[in-house]
Amino acid sequence: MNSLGGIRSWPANWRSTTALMTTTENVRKVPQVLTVAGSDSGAGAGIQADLKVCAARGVYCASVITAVTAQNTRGVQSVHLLPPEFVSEQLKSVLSDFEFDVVKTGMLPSTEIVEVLLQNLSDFPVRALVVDPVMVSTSGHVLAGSSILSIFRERLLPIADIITPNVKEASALLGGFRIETVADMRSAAKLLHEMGPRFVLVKGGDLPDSSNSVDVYFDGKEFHELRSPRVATRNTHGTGCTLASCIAAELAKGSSMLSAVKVAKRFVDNALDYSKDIAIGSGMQGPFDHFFGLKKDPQSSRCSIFNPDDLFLYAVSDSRMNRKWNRSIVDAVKAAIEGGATIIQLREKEAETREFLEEAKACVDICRSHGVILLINDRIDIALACNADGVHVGQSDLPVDLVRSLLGPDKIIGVSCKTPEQAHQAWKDGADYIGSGGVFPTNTKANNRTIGLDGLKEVCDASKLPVVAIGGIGISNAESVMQIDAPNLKGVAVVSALFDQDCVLTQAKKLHKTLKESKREI
Ligand SMILES: Cc1ncc(COP(=O)(O)OP(=O)(O)O)c(N)n1
Ligand SMILES: Cc1nc(C(=O)O)sc1CCOP(=O)(O)O
Ligand SMILES: [Mg+2]
Repeated sequence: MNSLGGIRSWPANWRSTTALMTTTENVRKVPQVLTVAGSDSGAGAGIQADLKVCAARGVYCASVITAVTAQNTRGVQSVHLLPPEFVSEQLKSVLSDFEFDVVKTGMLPSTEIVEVLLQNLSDFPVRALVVDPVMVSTSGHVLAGSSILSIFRERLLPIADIITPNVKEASALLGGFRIETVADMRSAAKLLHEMGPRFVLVKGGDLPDSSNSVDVYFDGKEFHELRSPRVATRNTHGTGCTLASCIAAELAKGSSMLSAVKVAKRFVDNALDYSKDIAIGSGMQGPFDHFFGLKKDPQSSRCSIFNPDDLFLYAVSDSRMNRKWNRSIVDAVKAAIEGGATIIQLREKEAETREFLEEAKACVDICRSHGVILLINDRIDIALACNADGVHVGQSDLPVDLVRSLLGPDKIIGVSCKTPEQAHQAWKDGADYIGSGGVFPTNTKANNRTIGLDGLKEVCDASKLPVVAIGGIGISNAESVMQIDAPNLKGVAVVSALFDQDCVLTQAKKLHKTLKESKREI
């Protein structure tokens, strides 16, 4: 395992298929996942969801079917198990031919089917195993009875790289352990980890928290609580399969485990949000659209992939400060992310272009491996050259509509606004978010007009876009900013509070804690 929780190294008998690498014969290899799961005739979950997720994430997915369900948006009408021998035939067929990076399991409905899976995984080792211990459908139908629990506990979980139970499944695996709070989820994750998987993700979507869905991730040492706002929709059929398959797809592309989990969670949130109003089928649990990334947002003719919650702790790097404290941009960015920064902007006003490009490329790699967005300040050329996630521009930089046409629909664009009129224009021009300030006086940006908390509130009220506050913000005043009454104010952007400091990591952790506490109080 690498220090970022990377997936395990290749076994000696593994024929390496490095993702997207070109071999000596000039053949392009693509990352490959094998899903071993049940078919859902309604195509919202199971094998069909797994295939769609992998396609949406640019990963090839083969499928071994364990059972065929007659299922629609109203529920599961009937289940037909495939004979274990035939499941084994399918496994042998694909495992002996393809070079899978990751195997993901879903519905494993009988002990005999788990047995043949284990035998085939021992005959054909793969790099990583993602186990979604599917037991009950969203509609309440039992898909794998309690008879499979002991083989799961004793033989499948110990070889899994990650398991992704929901609270009911975690409870069943732990013999009826009560899970009613996030603290219980942590205890469950720890107990499940003791059964052998290298990582555990307990999904809390079923817990009765009104505004957030919280998943608990445990790597054997540290817990991470991954929160996202609940999406009000009935189109939730297949979320579990989608999350686990997306983790598998990201691992196949080379991500670390935590990064794969974060990307997968964001993918599910975005898919749910994009599909909240679609109507497919007449039942209570509709499917959602895995290909939202291909669809255009009619407002701005671009893809809706930006998650405004990423603005929570926005770290803006500064070359002068890094030089003063004798640290590289790369080290500064690493420390900020480790301390909890949720988005990074490289603001390098003096760097030489070539040098800046090299540093930006290194930062893109770091941010990608942690599932954190990286934007470039002002420099569209650098953003394009290093394939950053987007840019931040001000009122005297290139206009947003031109930046959009240069960067295309998928990149994130932030724009600085001090007035309601600028905020309105930013929305019309296709920006994703607004940076508004200076909320307080700052020494970081010369001749910057201070708009105060009142000015910030005016911009927020006028803005249809999410807003991040900037200017003179630090641990001592972040709470006062977050407490202005503006639901679209998503976080604070800071420069000196993180980077003009002896220890970026410590300051980032402190500021993150302050922001979390102030959010709880709202
Ligand atoms: C998040 C965020 N908000 C505002 C700014 C300021 O951008 P701009 O007005 O273009 O000023 P410079 O940063 O280029 O000096 C920002 N960078 N980030
Ligand atoms: C880069 C920038 N833009 C601002 C704006 O008002 O748009 S204020 C600012 C500097 C923010 O630095 P610090 O966190 O050190 O005060
Ligand atoms: Mg600028």
